[in-house]
Amino acid sequence: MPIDAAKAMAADPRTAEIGWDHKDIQLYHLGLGAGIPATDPDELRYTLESRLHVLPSFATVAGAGMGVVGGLSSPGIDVDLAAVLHGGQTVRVHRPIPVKGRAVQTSKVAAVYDKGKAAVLVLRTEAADDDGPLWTNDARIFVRGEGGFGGERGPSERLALPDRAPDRVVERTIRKDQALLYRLSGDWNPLHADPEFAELAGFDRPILHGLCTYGMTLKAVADTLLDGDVARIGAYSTRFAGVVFPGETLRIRMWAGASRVQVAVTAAERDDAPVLADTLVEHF
Ligand SMILES: CCCCCCC[C@@H](O)CC(=O)SCCNC(=O)CCNC(=O)[C@H](O)C(C)(C)COP(=O)(O)OP(=O)(O)OC[C@H]1O[C@@H](n2cnc3c(N)ncnc32)[C@H](O)[C@@H]1OP(=O)(O)O
Repeated sequence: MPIDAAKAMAADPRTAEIGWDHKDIQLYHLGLGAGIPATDPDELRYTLESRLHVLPSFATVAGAGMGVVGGLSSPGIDVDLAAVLHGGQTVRVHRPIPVKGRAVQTSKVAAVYDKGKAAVLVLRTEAADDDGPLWTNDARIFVRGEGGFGGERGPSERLALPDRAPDRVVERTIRKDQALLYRLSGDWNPLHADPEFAELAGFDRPILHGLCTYGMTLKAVADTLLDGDVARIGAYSTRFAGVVFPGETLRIRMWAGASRVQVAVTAAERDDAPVLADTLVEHF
């Protein structure tokens, strides 16, 4: 059986020592389209080592040695990569991520849900260094065709959008080669680069990494509503509601609250087809 929920959740957590420095941060930020225009002081905080600040979503790729896709290989889980889509992501940072660091990262399957036509795996990753906890991540992985094993259906809440016009709307163009750059931060899934694999997965061309859209959107929120002060971000959660193709434009709508920003992202050229839903940035 490809998914054995009890075995997956009973498995010992996987632990790895991870490390990163300014080059990993810069590469990650460039993969999100940072640095345009290259000399803009507001962009230099993402690109220049002497001024570097770390977007909290870096927590999703830190220690890429563990492999984002490798996170799927756990006892009780044997799924076809072509059936896998990233369903949702939450990152909670317990303090700002340092530009250079070492940490112990622990990952486990926290839940397995049976959605009938699909299974949803929740992979939880926690990282800590000598000063204590750094971040807690939940990746929700949607595995098409793997439901029906008799498990719990799990949550299905949706976050309704505020009943008013957004406070800010910005657009971000995705470079045609953006997935090729983004994957160098550690998610080597061929779905984002190899046309033949993309076709096998049911798409007529490679799609963008969900976590690339996720990081681009967080950067847009930080730059638009938080004065670019990424240290003010405490948590960030989304559901990947629809695919995005490199070369498209993200339309990012933001509703500001006292300590949170609600966000909705659509693909501008495809009649605002939903891309990110149930999206919340919690901040100080
Ligand atoms: C360690 C980290 C490992 C990371 C591994 C990932 C590797 C990456 O390289 C892979 C990627 O980046 S893939 C790119 C990003 N993801 C996407 O583009 C997916 C976009 N979303 C879709 O296509 C559909 O929403 C789709 C297909 C997801 C769902 O659409 P439908 O089939 O129409 O579903 P629907 O009928 O609306 O709902 C059925 C039940 O499933 C639940 N559900 C829906 N969308 C979900 C989602 N995104 N995440 C989790 N659960 C979801 C629904 O709630 C419903 O269940 P219930 O009836 O109980 O409410």
